[in-house]
Amino acid sequence: MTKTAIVTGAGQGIGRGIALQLAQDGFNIVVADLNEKTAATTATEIKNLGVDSLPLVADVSDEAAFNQLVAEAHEHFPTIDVLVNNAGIAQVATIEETSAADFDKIFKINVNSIFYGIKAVAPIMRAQGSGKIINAGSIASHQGIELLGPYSATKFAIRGLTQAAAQELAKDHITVNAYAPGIVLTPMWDLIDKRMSEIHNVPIGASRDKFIAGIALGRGETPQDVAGLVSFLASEKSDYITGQTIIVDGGINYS
Ligand SMILES: NC(=O)C1=CN([C@@H]2O[C@H](COP(=O)(O)OP(=O)(O)OC[C@H]3O[C@@H](n4cnc5c(N)ncnc54)[C@H](O)[C@@H]3O)[C@@H](O)[C@H]2O)C=CC1
Ligand SMILES: CC(=O)C(C)=O
Repeated sequence: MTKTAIVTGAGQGIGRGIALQLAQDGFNIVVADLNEKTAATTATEIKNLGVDSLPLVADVSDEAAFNQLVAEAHEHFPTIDVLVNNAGIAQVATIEETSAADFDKIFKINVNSIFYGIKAVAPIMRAQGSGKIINAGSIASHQGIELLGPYSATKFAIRGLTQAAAQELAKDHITVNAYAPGIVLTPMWDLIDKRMSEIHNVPIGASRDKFIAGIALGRGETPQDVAGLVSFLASEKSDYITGQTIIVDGGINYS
């Protein structure tokens, strides 16, 4: 039977790259995003690869909306084999300049969504006897980054949630892991670069290029680079791996 993966934030960027890769791996894909248009476009691209795809509009920071997303996905497809909790946002500011409202907002989108997602799919995966939950970490799950303080805090939290969920769900044959990319050239990094350039008063592109200069492999990361790792984590080849937040960053030198 064809397996099904839900990928959140799959309308663009890393989520879209993961959705297309998992479709190539033979999964049916639920494309979840806030943006109806981009979700529909990704779903059409996936159908052209010969598997089924269901685009669903959902705000994953809302528990009821996440539950509804999973219920609709499970009505359409008989199993939910993989959940990729990919949707997230970045904010670029010093901690002192970040408002309490913005701090709450980034936690709701980046962390609460993963908590809701785990809770929504765990009973389904338990009843099936297996499942894989794969969360979006970051190099900022391992190293706090200047001007990305609240963002780094969310990504550390995701690492902790991933470890604890892996311990709790192992007996149900559900693995929980995370991918930790570096500098992925998506619309998110366009926003980070623009804000950092304004703060440091340097030309657009200069902040991004400074980060890329620290990458051993000598280039910025692509969504496909991330999708290769997620493809492995979604496959049986990773069955003995759980609780890990695996760095895929081209070899960034932090020193
Ligand atoms: N771009 C990068 O360098 C890195 C990104 N990441 C993480 O990877 C994930 C994806 O990042 P990118 O593709 O770069 O971001 P992006 O901003 O290019 O795309 C994010 C997608 O998520 C969707 N989204 C945002 N909030 C949502 C919500 N509340 N409900 C549903 N969908 C929502 C957006 O509509 C968009 O389609 C994020 O969790 C990010 O933190 C991690 C490390 C590096
Ligand atoms: C967006 C992000 O996670 C980084 C590290 O740039």
